[in-house]
Amino acid sequence: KPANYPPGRWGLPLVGYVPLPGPTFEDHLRNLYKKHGNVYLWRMGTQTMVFVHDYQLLRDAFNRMEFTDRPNWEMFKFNEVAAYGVVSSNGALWHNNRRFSLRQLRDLGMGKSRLVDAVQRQAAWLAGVLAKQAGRPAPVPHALKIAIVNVLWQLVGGREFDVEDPKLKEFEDLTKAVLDSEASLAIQDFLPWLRYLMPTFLFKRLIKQDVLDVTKKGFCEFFYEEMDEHRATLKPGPPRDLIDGYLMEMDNKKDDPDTTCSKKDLAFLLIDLFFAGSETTTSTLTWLFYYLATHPRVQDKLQAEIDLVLPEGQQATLDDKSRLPYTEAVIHETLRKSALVPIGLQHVAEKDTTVGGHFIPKGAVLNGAIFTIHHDTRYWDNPDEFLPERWLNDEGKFVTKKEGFLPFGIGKRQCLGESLARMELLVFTTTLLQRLSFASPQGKTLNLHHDTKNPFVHLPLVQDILVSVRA
Ligand code: HEM
Repeated sequence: KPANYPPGRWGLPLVGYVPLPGPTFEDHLRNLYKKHGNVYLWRMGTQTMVFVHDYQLLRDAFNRMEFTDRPNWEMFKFNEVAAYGVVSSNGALWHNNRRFSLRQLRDLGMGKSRLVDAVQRQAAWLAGVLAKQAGRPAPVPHALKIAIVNVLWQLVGGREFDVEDPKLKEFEDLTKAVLDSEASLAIQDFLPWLRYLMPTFLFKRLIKQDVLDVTKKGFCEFFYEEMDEHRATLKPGPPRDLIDGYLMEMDNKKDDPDTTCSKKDLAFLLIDLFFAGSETTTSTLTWLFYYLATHPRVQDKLQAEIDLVLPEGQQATLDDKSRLPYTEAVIHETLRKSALVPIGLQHVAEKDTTVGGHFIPKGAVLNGAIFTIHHDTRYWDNPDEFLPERWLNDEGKFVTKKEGFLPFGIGKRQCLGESLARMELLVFTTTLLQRLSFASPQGKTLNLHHDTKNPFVHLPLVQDILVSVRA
């Protein structure tokens, strides 16, 4: 390891440091922090991964232009020459798409909008589905994912699918196939030399290139069809949804030589919004159900507040937030404890620079140790406990605690769907808890460990939960 690099694990050439099986990924990060402090390095394959384990240092770094780009990884580019869309793109394309998406989310989600209506409608529908499984231990139904996907469909395409619609099934199959093959692309990014050791056809099979090419094409065609339908019914005036907005922007800029708009870019932007916005919100809600099921007193208190503020089945809007401090506390505590995206998304150092006095070489990949920060006694008392009260002051008012809390990341690439996610969490939590309660099946305790198969997203384990309809 070059002497001026941050301390940490360098390991062997080409393969980097391969940990022994046993400790979880987070245990490794905690041990590295204990040994080396706030900034440490872990070489994975050929990638120099640097972890920042301090809230202030991370905020300062991720607010700097030199850490704004994503790494030039195939996994992020979907094997394109350069990434489209917003999650993985860089430069002007990223900047334009981020600004555009934030504006659309603001305009389409403001006040009593179609988007808020859709969230309320989907939450009410889900409550009905859950009520049907009352009294019978069963996993959280797939309907939760459908409800969240439908909210995104309302945002981007101004429509929601019926649960039986074959198009929904086609869409879900494509999503799953892209996710599966995308993970295999990581092999190229971390062990790129493998391609020189094996015949090309074998390497392509290893990285599932053919599967990715087919599903990518399928996905783009699915969205091209949607774009054509929008184009055929596009009218002047305010856009109906995000696709309309993009098509209008494309028309406005058609003579601009610097335009970054294209149909292909819009297709990838849509893929990004569905990927970034569905599993995250679905899993956060699942964690919330699990925490409530294991903390009945918290659930009682939450329901008492909801009943008082939203009587007779009235559904919440963002305007009710200030009158629901305990609900806010439960949602924040769920986001803190679950730390769903435990090391966030990766940022690359555009040039040689420093973080917290440590030299960071150009090309190093910076990660925020979100999970470990969320469970660090420097920021939280009894961090492993689920304690919504930590978010309330002596008068029972909700207090936003910023230091040590970053479930949506931080800085220039902070989650752009945060406002939508927060609105969904509020409306789904209140609508469901108004009607239903969650509990562990009799004689069982829910397992609150995450599924360790995926170290990059802390998915809750699939297990039975008991739903009951409130009297
Ligand atoms: C509870 C739900 C959610 C969580 C915990 C979450 C978390 C995150 C995190 C940690 C990042 C990485 C930030 C970084 O690069 O440093 C991110 C990025 C992103 N999220 Fe979310 N997210 C959630 C919901 C959503 C929703 C609903 C949408 C879409 C409507 C969305 C769209 C995005 C996009 C597009 C990015 C990339 C931003 C960029 O690269 O500029 N997220 N999110």
